[in-house]
This record gives sequence, C-alpha cells and structure tokens, in this order.
Amino acid sequence: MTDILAKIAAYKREDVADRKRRRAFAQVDAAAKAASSPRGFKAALEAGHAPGKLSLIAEIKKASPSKGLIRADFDPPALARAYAEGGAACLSILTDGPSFQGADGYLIDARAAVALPCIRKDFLVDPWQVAESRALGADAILVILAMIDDALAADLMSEAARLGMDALVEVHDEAEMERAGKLGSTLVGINNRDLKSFVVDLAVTERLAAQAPADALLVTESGLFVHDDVVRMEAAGAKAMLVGESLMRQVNVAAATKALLG
Ligand SMILES: O=C(O)c1ccccc1NCC(=O)[C@H](O)[C@H](O)COP(=O)(O)O
Repeated sequence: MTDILAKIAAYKREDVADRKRRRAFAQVDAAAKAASSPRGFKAALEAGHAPGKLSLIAEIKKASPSKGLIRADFDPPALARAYAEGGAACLSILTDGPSFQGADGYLIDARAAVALPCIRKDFLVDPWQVAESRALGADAILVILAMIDDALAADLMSEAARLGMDALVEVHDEAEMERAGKLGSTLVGINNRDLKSFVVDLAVTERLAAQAPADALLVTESGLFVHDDVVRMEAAGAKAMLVGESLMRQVNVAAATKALLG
C-alpha cells in the first residue's frame, strides 16, 4: 500500500470505529433500506457510451492530496446541475473530509439536485460503510484494491449487491487487474494516478485495458483534461471516464463538460 493510502486507511478505520459506536448496524441497514431507490449506475454508463463517445462520471471534488484546494467556490447542488446540463451520465461525490475536504452532506445534496446516479467516492475499509453509503443515497461504491485484501473486497462487493448498488473496482497495475478479474468485477476503473508520486499518465490505461475482464465495463480515471484525451482513452478500450480536477477548475462547468465530451 502506498504511503497516502496507508495514511487514509488508518484514519478511516478510526473514523468507522467511531461511527459504529454511535450507530448500530441495524440502524444503518434500516436507513439504507428506507433510502430512495438505487439509480442504476453501471446501466447509465452502458447507456451513455457509443462509438466516438465515452460516458462521463463527473466528479464533485473540492480538494485533493496531490493538488490541495481545487475549487474555493464550491456548491455541490449547483455543480451537480451543471454536470447534468453538460451531459454527464453519472456523478462522483467525494465524502472524505481530511484529505479531500468532502462531506457526507455533499452526496445527499448533489444527488437531490439531479436525476443522475451517484457514486460515493470514499475509502471503504469496512462493509458497514456500504450500508452507510446507501443510507446517504449512494447508487454505487468504490472498491480500491490497492488498499484492501480480496476477502474484504469480496465482502464490500456482496454488501453492495445486497443493497442494489454497483461497485466500481479500482486498479492501478497488472496484479490488481488480475485480482479484479478473480473477484468477478464487471465495472473496473483503471486509475492513471500513481499514488506514490501522484504523477498521472494516461498510458496506464493503455497498458492495462487489454487485461481487463472480457465482460467488464472499463472506466479510465484521473488526468483527463481535453477532448483529445477522451479520444485517446476510447482508442485504448475505455467505455467511460471519471473526471474531476479539469472540470472543477472551470468557471462555466456545464460548457466545459460539453467541450470535454466533444
Ligand atoms: O486526487 C488525488 O490527489 C488522490 C490522491 C490519493 C488518492 C486518490 C486520489 N484521487 C481520487 C481519484 O480517483 C480522482 O479524484 C479521480 O480519478 C478524478 O481524478 P482527476 O480528474 O485527476 O481529478
């Protein structure tokens, strides 16, 4: 595990332990079952792509460990509406506070503003967080293989399935891609960001795409700035893309989203 992921995993375990002390699983599970029905996240990505067009997961991201503050003027419902107007298929909302200045409320508010499916972008180290994510309204969760072992990944994925959510399984290298295949992942994200150096390189998707499970929908993540990047990632085999920083830095987010999609 990289230094940054080890640091995040350590404080997440403490945070989850604290949340569990305050709220029994039965309570979270009841809230998850009472939450507004899941919107099909993977189905929206499947429906949104076509030759010459990648589906967009547009990210609501205030800050990051690699870039610090990205967007000071930060209004999640307004950003969600701008992304919807710009043609995004789904939203990704960072809820981690310490490293990304996110908040659970951002997911609730952004999802309420639009009809798009939403993934809770956070660092999951306990199946309890999956039910919590659904209770917050999430339609999908992120499973970061670099941070957890296969047993925990399988538990997170089966808990997501139990609650009607999709799981985006994120990989960074060949070994993790092989693990994703063995776990039966059908929605696989290749993260172009090296989590040790924070260097972003679209060649990571080009290198790993051919090894993705045959039936998986492939998402390229991080470091997409212009439409030429989108064309390049489609040529590599991606069907969808996850984009945060480049859109978050724009004054007119809807127009920038349209321009990125071409
Ligand atoms: O963004 C970071 O600095 C980062 C650092 C450590 C772990 C994860 C990190 N990012 C999470 C993401 O996956 C990105 O927010 C997402 O792929 C969008 O990337 P970008 O378009 O480059 O903002």
